[in-house]
Amino acid sequence: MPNQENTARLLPDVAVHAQPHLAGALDWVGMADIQVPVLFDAGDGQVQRSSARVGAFVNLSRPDKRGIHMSRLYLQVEQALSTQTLDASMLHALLRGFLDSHKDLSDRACLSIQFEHLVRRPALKSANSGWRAYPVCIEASLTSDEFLLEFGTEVVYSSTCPASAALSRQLIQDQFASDFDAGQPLGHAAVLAWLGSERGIVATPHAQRSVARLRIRLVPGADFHLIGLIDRVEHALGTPVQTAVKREDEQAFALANGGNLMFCEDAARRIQKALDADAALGDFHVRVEHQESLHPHDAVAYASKGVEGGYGSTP
Ligand SMILES: Nc1nc2c(ncn2[C@@H]2O[C@H](COP(=O)(O)OP(=O)(O)OP(=O)(O)O)[C@@H](O)[C@H]2O)c(=O)[nH]1
Repeated sequence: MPNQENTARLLPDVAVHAQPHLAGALDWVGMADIQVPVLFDAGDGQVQRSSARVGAFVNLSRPDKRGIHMSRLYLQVEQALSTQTLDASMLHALLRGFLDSHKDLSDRACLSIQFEHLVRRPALKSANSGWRAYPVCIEASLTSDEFLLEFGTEVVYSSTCPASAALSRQLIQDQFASDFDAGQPLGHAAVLAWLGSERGIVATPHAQRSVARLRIRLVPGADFHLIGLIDRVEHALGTPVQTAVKREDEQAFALANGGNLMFCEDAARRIQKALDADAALGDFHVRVEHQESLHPHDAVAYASKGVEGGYGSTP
């Protein structure tokens, strides 16, 4: 039976007192997939609580020390993330706390936080609305006094192939030429009826669900404005996926697709243009993926801000 004396005895701490079997400095040690709630203001002034997965790491610069203090990292993550709204200064302070609790062991700390942020989106035409869950990945690191803050998200949209649209138009012209004799006068009602029939659209261009994966490096002092950023990207593309859709919304979406024919290169350039003007973005990286319905493979384009030594210089 445990007694007072047993429970109060000194517990061995092999991480600190035992020598490692093999000596060596380690790049990163810590915990992945810590389960914790986070509070996030995506820039609309409303703080949302989400379930997150967190990675918390420090380096182990001392080859002769067995291990780091995992519980110290865990407790700081738990305390900070479940009580404070995520922002640049609290993440900086949290990483500083990692290093302060690992004096003599570590001089680098990093943190990754993954969760989904729900946003209510209105339908294109009808009075309905529905939810979009945008994935968010925040990564922060502290090395000496250099604090780096990055975040990533994804925008899903529809892309209609401009080449396929041109080829379809040609077939529609061919059908028109075959159905209407060039020598005969054209009747308005007959043409209108033809346009409303399936013969008036004998070929349709292929379209695909497409994904833009965004990675953003913030300039020092800048904070997340997730919704503003996503809104700009969706507006630049013109065809973000819809939630609640009645027929009037579907028709508006068809019109938006017809007005925004896009190769993956076009989509990447549109996003590049939309982000280039934002001074809060030290760098950005975009991977555009058109999940082709013509091919079994995807069409992919990458774009970045093009800063010296930035994302663009790595494959
Ligand atoms: N360093 C390390 N700890 C691990 C690992 N896996 C589990 N742990 C456990 O994490 C537990 C808590 O770690 P510590 O932070 O050292 O706990 P503690 O010694 O009670 O706390 P401090 O006195 O603040 O150091 C330890 O009992 C370890 O067994 C591992 O791979 N490495």
